[in-house]
Amino acid sequence: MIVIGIAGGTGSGKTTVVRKIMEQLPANQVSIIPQDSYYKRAPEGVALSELRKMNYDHPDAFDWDLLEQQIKELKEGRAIEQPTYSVPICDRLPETIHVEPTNVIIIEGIMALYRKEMRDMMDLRIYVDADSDERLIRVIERDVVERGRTARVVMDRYLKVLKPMHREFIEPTKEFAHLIIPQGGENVRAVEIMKVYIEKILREQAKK
Ligand SMILES: Nc1ncnc2c1ncn2[C@@H]1O[C@H](COP(=O)(O)OP(=O)(O)O)[C@@H](O)[C@H]1O
Ligand SMILES: O=c1ccn([C@@H]2O[C@H](COP(=O)(O)O)[C@@H](O)[C@H]2O)c(=O)[nH]1
Repeated sequence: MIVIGIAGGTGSGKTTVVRKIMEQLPANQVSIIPQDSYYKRAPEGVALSELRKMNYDHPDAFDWDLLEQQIKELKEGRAIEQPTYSVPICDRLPETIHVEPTNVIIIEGIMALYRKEMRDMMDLRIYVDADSDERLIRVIERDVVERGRTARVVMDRYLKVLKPMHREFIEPTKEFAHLIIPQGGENVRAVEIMKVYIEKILREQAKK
């Protein structure tokens, strides 16, 4: 089994890279751990308007214990019940997703490379890079279309929260990456190289 971590700023193209890798490998060999699913539950009794103002780009926003525990479970060959999270309601949902251990586990999220405990569990660490102005444009498009926010709200949030948090907690994790992928989802050669690397490890493991 190999564990791959894919980090990078919001809108950098992480999800797209993961999707393209998935398309190249047999579905039953790869499981995905989206870090977004491990946001903490919303505190009880707080109105949605207040929840929306909270900082989701700080390490404290994540349930690291659950995330690390579930990665360990998969590594040890046990299935997990992965939590699900809804951005529109800023809270965890009651449903879980049953995830079986597979040969390849991909952990994808803005802070996938933030904690040493997680980095130590990874065989390959990747940072998806993109210019911050391009990321901002993509986040505006996504949040307006998919998350019902106004462009003004997205821009204010970007300047006040996302940008400083990115500088403090996300960008510095680039140094822990074995590979930095520029032009995220459109970088066909990077995805091809990853596919070849993953297949090589899977072949080696199959021989053991
Ligand atoms: N290299 C790229 N050029 C143009 N658009 C891209 C590129 N990579 C990703 N996108 C687009 O940007 C948006 C955000 O990408 P996504 O993969 O969801 O980013 P992340 O998971 O890092 O937030 C998506 O609409 C995606 O299609
Ligand atoms: O309730 C929430 C939880 C998260 N966010 C934002 O999502 C991005 C991280 O997701 P990507 O898929 O990497 O873009 C992060 O910047 C959070 O601010 C949110 O808006 N609301």
